Amino acid sequence: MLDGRCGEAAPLGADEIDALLTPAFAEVNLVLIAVSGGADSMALLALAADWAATRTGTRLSVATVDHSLRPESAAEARAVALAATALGLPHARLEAPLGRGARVEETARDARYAALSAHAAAIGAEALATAHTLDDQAETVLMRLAAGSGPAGLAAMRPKSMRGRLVHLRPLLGVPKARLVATLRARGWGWSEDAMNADPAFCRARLRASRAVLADEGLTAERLGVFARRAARAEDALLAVEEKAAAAHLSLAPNRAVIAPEASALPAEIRLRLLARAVAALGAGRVRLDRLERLFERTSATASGAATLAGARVAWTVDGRIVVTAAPPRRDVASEPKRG
Ligand SMILES: Nc1ncnc2c1ncn2[C@@H]1O[C@H](COP(=O)(O)OP(=O)(O)OP(=O)(O)O)[C@@H](O)[C@H]1O
Repeated sequence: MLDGRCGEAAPLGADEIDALLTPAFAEVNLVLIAVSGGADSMALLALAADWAATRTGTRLSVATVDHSLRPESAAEARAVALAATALGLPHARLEAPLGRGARVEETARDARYAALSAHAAAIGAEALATAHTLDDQAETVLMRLAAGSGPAGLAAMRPKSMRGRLVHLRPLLGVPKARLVATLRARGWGWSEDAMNADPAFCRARLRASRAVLADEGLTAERLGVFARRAARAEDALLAVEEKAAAAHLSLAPNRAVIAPEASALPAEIRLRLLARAVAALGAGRVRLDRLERLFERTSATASGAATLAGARVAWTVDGRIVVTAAPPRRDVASEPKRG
């Protein structure tokens, strides 16, 4: 809860639930609901089960990923299984054990989505639903700002996106967490609290702890959510222009990408995106925006030159043509045979 107003929140009403879930779920035959056992996803489970009970055509299945990171995790998965069974829904506990180490949040997230995607494919679910809330969205915007993201990152999470062939639905993205907690309380449902959510070792938890200060300065979850929606609208428009520009001016072959000289007339943001596409296609690493921008400045400021970025070699010529190829792999000095 970025603005921490849990006490005043009202439970979600039937009309609100319908307005949230019908657009998300109505066209899907089988939705896999990801439930950790925390308040947000237990609320999603309760709301989705209510919604599905009055519908024909959409079936639900439930899964909990157990990372075995905390001693309580198996019991939490069992509690979700009990709740799902009481609602008449199938439940799976998916094991994705991890050790605590550097970047544990990211590693756990990757492992979680891999396990959920594999399970969705196994049961024939076309969509995965997670219980991300408005508070999660607000924290994501702040984290992306801090990381120096561009428009795509600042658009944060989308209510509907793709994970390979699986549709990822986030029907509660506009709902404050406080309302989900109030909804569970009104039903007398319990939930588990993950101590890692308050662990100051994690950026998200530190931001959460600063929520009252941020809200006092006008950075409420609502405002950050509106900002993300506006950024998403702008990003979608930019992406449409980028696609058109790529079709006209970017030729991609397996070993070479060429940005045609005519692209020089395009706005800088679009040229930058074409360069990002070319580097991503031929390179071997993550294209960092700040590095891409520095290289882009050089291609614009100097008549010709060459540089390496994210595993790709970028060469530009005076006529405005940019040619991107895969950079030769760096020789690993340590693995060179010793000369005798
Ligand atoms: N262990 C889990 N098992 C099943 N679902 C989970 C689990 N952990 C999280 N989820 C799902 O993902 C949602 C978001 O959880 P959380 O905010 O902890 O994720 P995150 O690590 O920030 O990842 P994301 O990139 O998806 O935001 C939860 O509401 C729930 O639907």
